Amino acid sequence: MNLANMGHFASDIMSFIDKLSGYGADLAGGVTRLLYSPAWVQAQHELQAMMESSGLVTLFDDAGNLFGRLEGDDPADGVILTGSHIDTVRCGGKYDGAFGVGAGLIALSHLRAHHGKPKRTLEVVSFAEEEGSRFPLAYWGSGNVIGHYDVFHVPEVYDADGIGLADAMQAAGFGPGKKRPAKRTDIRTFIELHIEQGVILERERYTVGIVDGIVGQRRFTFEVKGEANHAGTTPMIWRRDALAGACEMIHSVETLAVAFGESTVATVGQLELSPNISNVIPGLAKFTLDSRHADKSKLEALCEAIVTRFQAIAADRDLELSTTEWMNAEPVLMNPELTQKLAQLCSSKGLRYRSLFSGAGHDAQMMQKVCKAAMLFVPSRNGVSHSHLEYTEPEALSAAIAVLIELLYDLAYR
Ligand SMILES: NC(=O)NC(NC(N)=O)C(=O)[O-]
Ligand SMILES: [Zn+2]
Ligand SMILES: [Zn+2]
Repeated sequence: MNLANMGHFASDIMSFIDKLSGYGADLAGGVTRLLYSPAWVQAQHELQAMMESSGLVTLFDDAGNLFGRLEGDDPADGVILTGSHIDTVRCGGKYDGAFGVGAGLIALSHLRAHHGKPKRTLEVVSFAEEEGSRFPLAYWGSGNVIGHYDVFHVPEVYDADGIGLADAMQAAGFGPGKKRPAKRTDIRTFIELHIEQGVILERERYTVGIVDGIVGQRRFTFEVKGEANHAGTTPMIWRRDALAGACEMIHSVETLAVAFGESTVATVGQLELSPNISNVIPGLAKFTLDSRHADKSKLEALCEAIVTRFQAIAADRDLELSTTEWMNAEPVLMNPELTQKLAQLCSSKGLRYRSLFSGAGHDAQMMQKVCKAAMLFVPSRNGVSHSHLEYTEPEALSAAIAVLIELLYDLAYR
């Protein structure tokens, strides 16, 4: 394989992405495919059909992860896995997650067609959930595969409509004993292709990026309780305004994150008010915090500083503050042997590549706990992701797939 056929997979991947984006499509051109929603269920079944028509043996597990398998001569050797997730954020883009799943499918079907049965088993996975956007929990798909989560002990979490995770899972046709047990001990390698979701590769004109590591991430929900009361008759000094307190807290998040230095990010992305009426002082404000850093101790210090500040603000305004931390993912490094291999493949193909750290969370960070894991990024136009404006040039998608194919060939056929 050389530069001449690098564009080879462009039309395959574009038609895959177009097809999948039909499930959960919105009018703006984006996609909403929340875990276990009807659009998600349909998309997983469509994928199953695509995998089967590519000659792969398909399997769902109890959590709803979908695998397409190309068995090797010696199945006892373990599995080389590639893929990503198909859930999206609300009003997300067509490429986040979908690209990695499509790339894996195209790679396996190419390898099968051109090289036949591998020595070692190859699988492509469409993980059930990565985003943490329906329920306050993330990596439910890969988390079940590595045994971090378990469908027999589903966390008691609820979506915005009050539906529990266990009920949503059952309604979608999954759950304990419904399919194959989710936990795997036979996966040796995981390779994930993904859009960068940032501006580095595009600004510096690289075709692909090799991921060195992934930032740590902690997410919280805070509830600020004051007193709902009449907006016209309650003097300013006697109010316990939950929103006014929350605003001060949210502003302090920005100030503290900036003070912690350039690679620190912290975001309040969700806010709910009660009673949320124009002439009533808010009695309750509930908001989330997403904080990230590549250095675990810096991330801890940041979160501690934020919570301490919140407590002081609450005390000052006579508000009650409750804190729930629902995600704590440590920063991780990708497997150096695989990143080196990827670098060699990229240079032998004459691709412009660089290594970089991921500011976004990925299934690869879960998988690296149980196997060798690596990631390859492609540029995101204007650095935009989690938006209907997400876009990557088909040539870059195709080049990354060509690299994936060579890596998988190396790992499974030699
Ligand atoms: N690649 C992602 O968009 N991941 C997102 N989701 C998780 N779970 O990290 C995120 O917020 O970074
Ligand atoms: Zn993603
Ligand atoms: Zn995402």
